[in-house]
Amino acid sequence: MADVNDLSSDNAVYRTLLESTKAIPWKIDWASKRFTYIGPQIEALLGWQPESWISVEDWAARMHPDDREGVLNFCVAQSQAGLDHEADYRALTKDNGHVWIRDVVHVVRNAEGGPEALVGFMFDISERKKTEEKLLALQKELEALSFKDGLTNIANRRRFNASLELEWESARNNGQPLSVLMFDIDFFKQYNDLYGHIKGDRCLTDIAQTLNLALDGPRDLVARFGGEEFVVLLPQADATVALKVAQRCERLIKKQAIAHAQSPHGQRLTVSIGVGTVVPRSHLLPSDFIEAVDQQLYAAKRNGRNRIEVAPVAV
Ligand SMILES: Nc1nc2c(ncn2[C@@H]2O[C@H](COP(=O)(O)OP(=O)(O)OP(=O)(O)O)[C@@H](O)[C@H]2O)c(=O)[nH]1
Repeated sequence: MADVNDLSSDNAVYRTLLESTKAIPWKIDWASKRFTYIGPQIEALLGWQPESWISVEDWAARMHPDDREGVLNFCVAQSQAGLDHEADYRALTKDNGHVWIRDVVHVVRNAEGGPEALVGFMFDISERKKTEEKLLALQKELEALSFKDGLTNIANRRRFNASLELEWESARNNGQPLSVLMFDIDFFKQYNDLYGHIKGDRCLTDIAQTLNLALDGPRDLVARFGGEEFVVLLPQADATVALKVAQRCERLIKKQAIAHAQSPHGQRLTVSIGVGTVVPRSHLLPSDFIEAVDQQLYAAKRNGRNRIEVAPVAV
């Protein structure tokens, strides 16, 4: 049976071990900044022959320009401080591609404690990076989806609430007004009963798109508030602007002329609209303001539907 201590005197075994791993071993002399060794596996991974790795300049030159400065500064600083470290970067391949590498570096110190040599292993982490990138993209997609209404593709109520919070803050800091329009489709239960849910769904999508088209402010937002209710956020809009936008929305929906045989308003689909404008002060809560606009929407319903009701400006 082999004595493990034999290894200490067997350089050939060490070399075989080092050169049969997937990780690529290397060694750099600190004083001259030259490679004294690099595993032959480097050629299979990057295409550059082992003999072509002469100094740290070759290492830096074969690094993606976007990674170069940061990685170089970090590795030099860590090495000078005598600290083991690792760095991820894109190593350039001979055929103009790149491979993500994790370089794990050990600093060999001299008797005075300063760096004498650097030894390390380069690991190919391309697969891991690909998975990370996929996960990141997926996470972004999920984030976007969690703010979107699944049926109409416009913003959902969560997104509206988040935007309202931000715009409220901004309006309060700048002493500016902010307006909200709330929409509810009239007699939509009858619409569904008469034409079926699929047509009902299509109708909701059409109305969402029409409202979207009616907005022209860069920060204006239309969201589905729930069932057949929509809400429009108009940052920096005063009461005059808010009423104008509400009337434009109403006009565009009328122009769409969606048939609704049971509607008393010309047998066309109509909406009721509540409008509110606020100049936020410290004691006012966004939820109270939304409640006030909602009251106007109910007033529009009570007063016969197919109409706009406007709340007094809240301050
Ligand atoms: N097709 C479809 N219908 C929906 C959806 N969400 C809510 N509704 C319907 O919207 C209708 C709302 O009914 P009500 O709250 O009675 O309102 P309404 O019939 O419009 O009456 P008024 O608002 O008073 O004019 C219900 O029939 C719901 O089923 C949806 O995603 N798709």
